[in-house]
Amino acid sequence: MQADVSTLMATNLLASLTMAGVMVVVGWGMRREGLQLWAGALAVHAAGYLLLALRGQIDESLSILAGNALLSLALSLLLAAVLRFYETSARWVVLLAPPVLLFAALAMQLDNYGARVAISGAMYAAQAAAIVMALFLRRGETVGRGARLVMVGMGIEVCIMALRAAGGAMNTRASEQLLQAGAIQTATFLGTFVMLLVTSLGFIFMTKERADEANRLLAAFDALTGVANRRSIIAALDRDVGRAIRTRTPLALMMIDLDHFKRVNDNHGHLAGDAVLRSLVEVLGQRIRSQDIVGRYGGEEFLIVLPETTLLGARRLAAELCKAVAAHTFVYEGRQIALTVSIGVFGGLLEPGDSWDVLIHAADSALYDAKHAGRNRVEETPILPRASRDGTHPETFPASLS
Ligand SMILES: Nc1nc2c(ncn2[C@@H]2O[C@H](COP(=O)(O)OP(=O)(O)OP(=O)(O)O)[C@@H](O)[C@H]2O)c(=O)[nH]1
Repeated sequence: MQADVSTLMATNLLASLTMAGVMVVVGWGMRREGLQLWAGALAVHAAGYLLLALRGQIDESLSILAGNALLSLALSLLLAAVLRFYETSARWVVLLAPPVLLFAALAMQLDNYGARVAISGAMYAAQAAAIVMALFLRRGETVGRGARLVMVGMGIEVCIMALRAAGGAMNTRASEQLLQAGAIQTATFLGTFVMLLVTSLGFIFMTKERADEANRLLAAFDALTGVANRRSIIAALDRDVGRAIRTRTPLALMMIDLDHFKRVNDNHGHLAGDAVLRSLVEVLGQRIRSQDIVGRYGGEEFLIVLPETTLLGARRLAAELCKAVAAHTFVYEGRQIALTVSIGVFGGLLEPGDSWDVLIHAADSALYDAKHAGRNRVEETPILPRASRDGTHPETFPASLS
């Protein structure tokens, strides 16, 4: 298939401008994501294509040198946009080197079409490969499919430009000119068209995935301490209650509350209180198993859900946590703050119909007992208060074989 080169170039020019417009709209107000840089790169790409498409109508050297240098600059700006996305600053010298070098190399080969194709193809392939590499090296930080799309799009560009460079180097069609139809020309411009769409949509997707991830974290985790927030710890408890009933395995729950925490705020300030809450979470996190979940239930109250744990096991762990917190010295701006926690524990086997709120109520009443018994201690609720199944009168059942 050999398509009309001028039409293909006009299509690519239009595609660049359209995607640039889309990026400006999508990236409005998102300055740190690199979308503006990407839009700028596409606009420069369109300008480069315009100069190339005007071959024969404007000064030939302007079309060749400035046109190719702008295409190279566009790839540099795309790399800068990717780096900006990852909050890495691009070295402008490195980014400007390819277009300047390309300009100089092409200037020396103005009369040799084959050499020019080889040089420009090799440069574009190397620049596109640098973008793939930048994304590949940061694949661990990338949340999803957007970066893969950009890599695929740029991979297409690498292949096509390497092919073009090889064709030019072999110089088999030395008499061919830019606007002359040919298989390599068709492949170049169609491939570039696909690259423009796939990479630009991929980059937009990258920013969307990042925003989605930030929203997911905000919705699921407590902003101050980083542990599960009230909503997600209750969801986790609800899920584990269902599993414990199905599998007939014990489940334990701890409600932890800092003692006299108000005094920390009153004596050292609210920021000191915040720092203490963050440190407390670290102290707790160091001692629980990976399947246990810590969540912030309210102000200075934390819940720990302990799947497959008996009351005895939970009580032992709670006593350890109590000791660990009492032994820990919380430090804020050089000031040492001593604190203790009270812990209410529930643990045991559940029965169909048991629900998360009943378990929280049980742990909470044990915590109440711990506070009233003098704080810095663990109390337990071995019995789960249950309404009778016909709803006529409340009764209690032993919940566990601890
Ligand atoms: N710094 C800080 N303080 C908080 C936060 N959430 C709740 N608090 C404070 O935690 C304190 C809780 O006080 P109280 O409910 O009286 O409990 P307490 O002083 O710990 O006393 P006991 O629980 O009875 O031992 C209040 O001063 C709240 O303002 C928070 O996110 N940061």
